[in-house]
Amino acid sequence: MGKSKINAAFKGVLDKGDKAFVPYIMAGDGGLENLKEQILFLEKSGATVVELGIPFSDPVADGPVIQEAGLRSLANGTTLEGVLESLLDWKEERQIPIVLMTYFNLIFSYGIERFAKRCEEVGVDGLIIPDLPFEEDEMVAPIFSKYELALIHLVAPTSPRNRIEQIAKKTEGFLYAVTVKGTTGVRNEYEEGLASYLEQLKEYSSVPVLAGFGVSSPEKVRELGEYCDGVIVGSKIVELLFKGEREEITNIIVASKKSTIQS
Ligand SMILES: O=P(O)(O)OC[C@@H](O)[C@@H](O)c1c[nH]c2ccccc12
Repeated sequence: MGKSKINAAFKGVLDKGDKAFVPYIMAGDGGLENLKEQILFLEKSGATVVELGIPFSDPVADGPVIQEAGLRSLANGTTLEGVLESLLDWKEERQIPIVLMTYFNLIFSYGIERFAKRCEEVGVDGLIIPDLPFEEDEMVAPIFSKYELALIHLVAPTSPRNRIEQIAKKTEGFLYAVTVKGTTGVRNEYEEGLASYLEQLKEYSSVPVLAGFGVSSPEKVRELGEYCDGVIVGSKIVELLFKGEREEITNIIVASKKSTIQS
């Protein structure tokens, strides 16, 4: 359970020569009663870990598609406790590890220790807290560690090198490598810089390095997978799930598998 469940899931995929695939979804978008079916669909389609967003009124780090999904979810009445309860209800029916993506405020008002304990109980395996500064991580790290929860950190290409190195050494479960969306005209240069950035991260990190932000097609999934251990796809998955375009979701996930790369 927890950290070791995440590590085992990545090992299983990477040992086969496949790349990891982590879809992000917003809990309660489409109604909390459908969360189980949505996650089991992703598990069946070949996702390695699910990153589950908790809707929040002030989502500073979310892009527009995810913000809208958050608003829909809040309008459906989704609460943190409601999501945790749902996860507990069908805990035995899933194999796939769950990483919650939530803002620190929610954890703080829940009570850090009470939250960590509840996460372990309902079968949450790790956490991403985008607004928790790396320097403050000692506030939660020892408590999360007590409950076997992985604390996953993010790095950006703009972070100073020594900071990148520190974060890469400390992250658990995986390292979330934020890539920047390529802009027209500078695509070549951007790709070159990105490759060496990701390869550098692989040297620092003892856990898998996954690239996220702006990945939305099977082609991009394959391309990025060449430089790291897999990808995280958020906005595109949220959009396709909302529209009911399940087949396209499967196509994106399948692109992370070795058999589809060879052709
Ligand atoms: O949506 P994208 O471009 O595919 O990127 C994933 C990202 O949205 C997801 O991981 C995420 C949702 N909210 C966040 C807040 C901070 C960092 C990352 C996230």
